[in-house]
Amino acid sequence: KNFPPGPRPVPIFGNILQLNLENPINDLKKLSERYGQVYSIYIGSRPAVVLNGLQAMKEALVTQAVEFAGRPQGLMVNHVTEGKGVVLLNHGPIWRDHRRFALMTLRNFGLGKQSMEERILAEVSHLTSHFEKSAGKSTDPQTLFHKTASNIICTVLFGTRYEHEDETLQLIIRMITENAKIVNGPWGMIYDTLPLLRGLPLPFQKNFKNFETLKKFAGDHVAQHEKSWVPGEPRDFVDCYLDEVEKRGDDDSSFNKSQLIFYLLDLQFAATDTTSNTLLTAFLYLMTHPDVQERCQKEIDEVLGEKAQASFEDRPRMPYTQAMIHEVQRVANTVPLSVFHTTTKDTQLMGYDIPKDTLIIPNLSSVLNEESQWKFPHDFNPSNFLNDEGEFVKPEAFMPFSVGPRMCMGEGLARMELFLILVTLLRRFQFIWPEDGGVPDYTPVFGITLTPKPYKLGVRLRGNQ
Ligand code: HEM
Repeated sequence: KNFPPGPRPVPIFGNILQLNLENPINDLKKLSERYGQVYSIYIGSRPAVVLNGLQAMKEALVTQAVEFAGRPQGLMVNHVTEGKGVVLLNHGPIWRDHRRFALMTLRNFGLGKQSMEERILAEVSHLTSHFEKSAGKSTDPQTLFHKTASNIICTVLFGTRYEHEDETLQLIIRMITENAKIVNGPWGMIYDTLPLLRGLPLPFQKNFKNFETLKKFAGDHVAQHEKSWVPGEPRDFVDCYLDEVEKRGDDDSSFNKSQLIFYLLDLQFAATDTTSNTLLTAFLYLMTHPDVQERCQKEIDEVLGEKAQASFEDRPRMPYTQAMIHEVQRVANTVPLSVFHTTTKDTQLMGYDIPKDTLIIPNLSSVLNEESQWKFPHDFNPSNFLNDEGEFVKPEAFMPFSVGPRMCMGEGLARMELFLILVTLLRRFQFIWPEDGGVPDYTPVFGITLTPKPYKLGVRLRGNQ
């Protein structure tokens, strides 16, 4: 009663047969045109409320921060991660303690021996060498930025970086990217909708198999750390966590080794497939919008002058480049349906009643393209982030990291990576759509993260080098 309206569900399947499961974003948009900013759909027998547009998103995730801060339980993602980690923990003290611990630890890495900025720039130098070898030719960037993003988080978590050719690096990237497509793709939906099929040897089993490999990967790192860890002298995230376990003693706290392994995988996963897909989108648009690329390069040259390296502190002096990076994030729409939330108590939203434990789907995509919020909602145009004076401005509807208490924990790291990587590469190289590249296809492949279709990246050394 007074539940948000929506299309009529059919028994067993709910509304999933009415959605294009390969990519439901357009269907969700059409439903919003019909039923409004807050509407319901059924995933099997489970009701879900879809939030669309800035107003609904803010009223739910910010104004009623606690009421909408839960996470669904009983889905494939929960079974794969065995109810541990941080991303899928329900709202409560274990989630809060772990979130706080990681935010503080990640911040402290900026103060340690090697700052976050130095770690990122060190990794960017490997990207630069790769592109130097490709200069005058074209290269396939499909997993290149995944390697960069994965290595940056690996150095933070484990103090380890892998060569681009390393089999372990390639394996974990393959597992992460495969799982990102299975989880909310058709097979994930089937798993979540039809519990009777869960034990059968269907393609969703791959997700569980991949996770076993990933668990071994993180478990091996933890085992090595346990042998070499010196309490009170942390080298990386794992050491900090081991210190925390010791500090808490046997206080029945949730800080323990198996929680650590899933926490590491959450961070590895969240940091790899997001930043890398955003970078893939960046280069797709920069190649096909050479005017934007040149304007960034001019600004970067002027601001950096003779400086050896870019620094994150340079960004206020680069309003156009900042606007370009934000515009890339807007069109990349990297996590289009966010991570699903749930309500933690009975509540109301925009006049509707929503009971406790209702699945909430924050359609971030609908805000990043909302026609009333953007000057050029359907184009790639950095002017979306510039005022009449050419200064950088960030509209409220810019929420690729979501909003509220569950918002992305890696925003600071991701923003630093995007800035340092794009500025360093644009300073040194020109990126050109290759003559044999065919017609650019901007339609992304759907999953937890959106991925641009494979393309080739034409690389030239810039004239001023
Ligand atoms: C461009 C890059 C990134 C984008 C677009 C992005 C986006 C998001 C989004 C939309 C959410 C869901 C928030 C919600 O449920 O309301 C999220 C959660 C999360 N992100 Fe990111 N993310 C990015 C990079 C990173 C990085 C680098 C890290 C690692 C340090 C990270 C760690 C996390 C974690 C741990 C959560 C779960 C937070 C929680 O449940 O409390 N993300 N991210």
